[in-house]
Order: sequence, then C-alpha cells, then structure tokens
Amino acid sequence: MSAARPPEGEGTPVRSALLTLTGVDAFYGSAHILHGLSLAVQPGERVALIGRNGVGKTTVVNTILGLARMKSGQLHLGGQPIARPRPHIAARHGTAVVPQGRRIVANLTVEENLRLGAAAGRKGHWNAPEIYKLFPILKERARTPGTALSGGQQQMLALGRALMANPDLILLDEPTQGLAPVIVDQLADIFRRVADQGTALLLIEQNLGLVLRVAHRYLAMSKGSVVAQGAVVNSAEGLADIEEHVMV
Ligand SMILES: Nc1ncnc2c1ncn2[C@@H]1O[C@H](COP(=O)(O)OP(=O)(O)OP(=O)(O)O)[C@@H](O)[C@H]1O
Repeated sequence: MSAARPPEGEGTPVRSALLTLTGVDAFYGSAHILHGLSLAVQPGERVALIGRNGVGKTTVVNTILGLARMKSGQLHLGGQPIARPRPHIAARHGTAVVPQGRRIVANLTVEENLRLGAAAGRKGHWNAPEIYKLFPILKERARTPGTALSGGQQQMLALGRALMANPDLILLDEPTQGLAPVIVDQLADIFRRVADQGTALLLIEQNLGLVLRVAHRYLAMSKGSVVAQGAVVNSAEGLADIEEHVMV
C-alpha cells in the first residue's frame, strides 16, 4: 500500500479539488526549493504532508500564500486558477492557514486575534461564539493579549482564527511543535472534530502518531517534490509505512 505511485496533481480534475498544485517550481530569491511539485486535496479529505526537515513542506504553504515565488506550474484554489497568490486571496478561495510558529499578533487580545481571521468575509458555521464553544479557555481569556497564552492555548487561538475564515480547507503547519503530549492529544481530538464537520485538512507534521490519528492519506515529499503517497492506516504497520518515507 505504501508502494510509490505517481504523485497526485497532474491529471486530477482541478475543478472539484479544493487545492491543486501542478508542476510547481518555487523559489526564495534564487534558491530553487520546489521542483515540479504536484498535489491535490479534495473536499473533506484529511491529508498529511510528510518528509524530512528541509524538503520543502513549509514552502508548499508559502507558495500558496505568495511568500515563496511560483515561477512555473499552476495553483488552483477552490477550482479557480490563482496567478498571483496572496494570503487574502487564499482565504477568499476557501483556504486558511495555521502557520508554523502560530504567529499570534502580540499587541492584540485573544478576541481581536480571532476577528482577524474573519477578514475574508466568508459566511458559515464559524463565528466567535462557536469558537468559544470549541475552546472555552479562549472565552475565559478573550481580553488577554494573545501572546500571553500558553503554547497550547496559542495553538487553539491560531486554529480558531483559521476557522473564523469559514474555510473549506485548513493548512496546518507543524501545529504540535513544542507542545506537551497531553496538549497534542487534545489537539488531535479537535482536529478530528473540525474535520468531522466537513473541513478538509492538509496536516504538515513530524509527530507520526498524530498523523495516524488525524490523516486518512499521506503525501511524502523529498527534495522539493511529492515522491509517494498512500493510505494512512492506524496500526503499527501503518506507522512503519509512513516512517519509511520520513526516513527517505
Ligand atoms: N526565506 C528563505 N530563503 C531562502 N531559503 C529558505 C527560506 N525559507 C526556507 N528556506 C530553505 O528552503 C528549504 C525548504 O525549507 P522548508 O521550511 O520548506 O522545509 P520543511 O520541509 O518545511 O522543513 P522543516 O520541517 O524544517 O520546517 C530549506 O533548505 C530551507 O533552508
């Protein structure tokens, strides 16, 4: 099941996909990081993007946000071609990001940080009261500066902010980095609850236990492209399957 297959993206129908990158080359200045990368995420999917440090996982997110320069290839969001990616354009087309390091705005309160996420103006289930139901601690601390929260609470805030955009897809970039195992467990449950409500997830994660608990499919990257994919099976064998690609 883990046998390498051609990566998804090229040849897949972009119209129905929430996110498609097709043959993407992306750069930071003259540094060529993504090499003909192709991938696709369909509505409601839970996909893990795995691979060793430095293979370009965050650069996939940065390309979608326009923070890395896409020199060739195509990006589609919500079935629409995106010629000039920008964070607000991604949000408008239904893709929200929980960035690596969370990026909570220091001089804004918890509630103000949450409201930033609603800037795209998409309607849907999620608003501040719904986020507070999901994370009661954020309601208790609504008037506290966002960066005064613990690491786990800041991660909840970053996820809440992403949900405020009422996205069809959330990109989660190493959301459990530096968090205690008990907090990681709580977040795993929350990611599953969010996915159960129909939001697709693309989870970049080094914690393979979390990948097993949250994702249904994995894409493995090496040297700036997707080199393998397969189903995620929550078992010791399933773990060995995906570990193999992180060790590539
Ligand atoms: N702003 C930048 N300018 C130049 N090179 C960069 C920049 N950001 C990242 N890189 C380089 O791009 C490559 C891919 O980095 P990226 O952060 O996408 O990898 P990653 O797979 O997400 O790894 P990690 O798990 O360490 O975050 C690395 O060699 C990194 O040093």
